[in-house]
Amino acid sequence: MKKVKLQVPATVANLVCGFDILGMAIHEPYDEMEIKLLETPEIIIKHLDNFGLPEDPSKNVAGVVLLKIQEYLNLKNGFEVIINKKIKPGSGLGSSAASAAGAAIGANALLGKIFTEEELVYFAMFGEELASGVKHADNIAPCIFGGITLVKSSKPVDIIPLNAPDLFVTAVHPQVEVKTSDARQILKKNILLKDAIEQWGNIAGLVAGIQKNDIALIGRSLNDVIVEPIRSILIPKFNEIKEKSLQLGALGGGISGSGPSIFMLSEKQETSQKIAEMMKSVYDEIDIESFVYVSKINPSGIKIIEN
Ligand SMILES: Nc1ncnc2c1ncn2[C@@H]1O[C@H](COP(=O)(O)OP(=O)(O)O)[C@@H](O)[C@H]1O
Ligand SMILES: N[C@@H](CCOP(=O)(O)O)C(=O)O
Repeated sequence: MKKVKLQVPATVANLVCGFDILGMAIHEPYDEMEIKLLETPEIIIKHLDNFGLPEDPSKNVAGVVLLKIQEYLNLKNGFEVIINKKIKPGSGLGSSAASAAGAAIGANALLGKIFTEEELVYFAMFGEELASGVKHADNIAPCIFGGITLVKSSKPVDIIPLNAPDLFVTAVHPQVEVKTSDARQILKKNILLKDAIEQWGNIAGLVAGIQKNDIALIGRSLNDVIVEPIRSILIPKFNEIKEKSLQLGALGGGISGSGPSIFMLSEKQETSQKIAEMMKSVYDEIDIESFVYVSKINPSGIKIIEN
């Protein structure tokens, strides 16, 4: 029986100012997935983790992606997927995207690499639609392409892989619930032109900074005048953590995806480590359990570890 094993990384979507269009893969945490090609057409999903995620393929993001691929190819084969999830669902660290992108990459490897990376993004977006109600590709694209990606368009899928600067990423996941679907619904449907102009400047500055490896430009472009002011209200201690991180030497950062995780970029591991300790102690003080990750930008995305 043909099977593949994958390590599927967490991703930080939006990168502060690039709502729905920018995202980056990080090394830690990552999910483990094993996908087998079956002779019979059923899709079987099994979770080794204890997050209580649905194993009905039409309710699990990995299952939905495989059903779409099966339907598109009129495939007589099915798939068995075993997921050991380490990226906590609802964290803002791309948990749903990891399972969706992993399913797409795994199926493609088992079927003889018949799809392009952009086609895999297209299929994986059906998983994001199940998780959040919207086919956003900003987590899936970096998971599949690696590093930092720009979603030039999601219909048709047009992904621009950017450089992956050698930076440290600190992320904290406080144990408060923020569902991506809810965090999208609270956003304003219309924005002021003056805010759009400021945001365009930040996005363009960030992309230029990433491509030129201009660390100072990256730092001063990590500002969001549209989404962060609204969503940050859902995250306890957001402003305090951001201020203290900058004082400790972070280049900048903000909400990871739709939250509640917060991420910060730093040039030095020592800075990243100090920020991690500060983040933990801020949440300890108010008795909110938190998980902290010190990681780096992951230039390669999903890793196939056994074929
Ligand atoms: N394989 C899966 N992995 C993660 N979440 C899944 C999976 N299948 C279905 N879901 C659903 O997706 C939602 C989590 O997605 P989301 O809120 O976007 O969190 P995250 O920010 O971690 O991606 C939950 O409602 C969860 O039940
Ligand atoms: N652009 C999306 C990203 C959601 O990321 P997630 O990790 O929270 O699923 C949004 O901001 O809604």
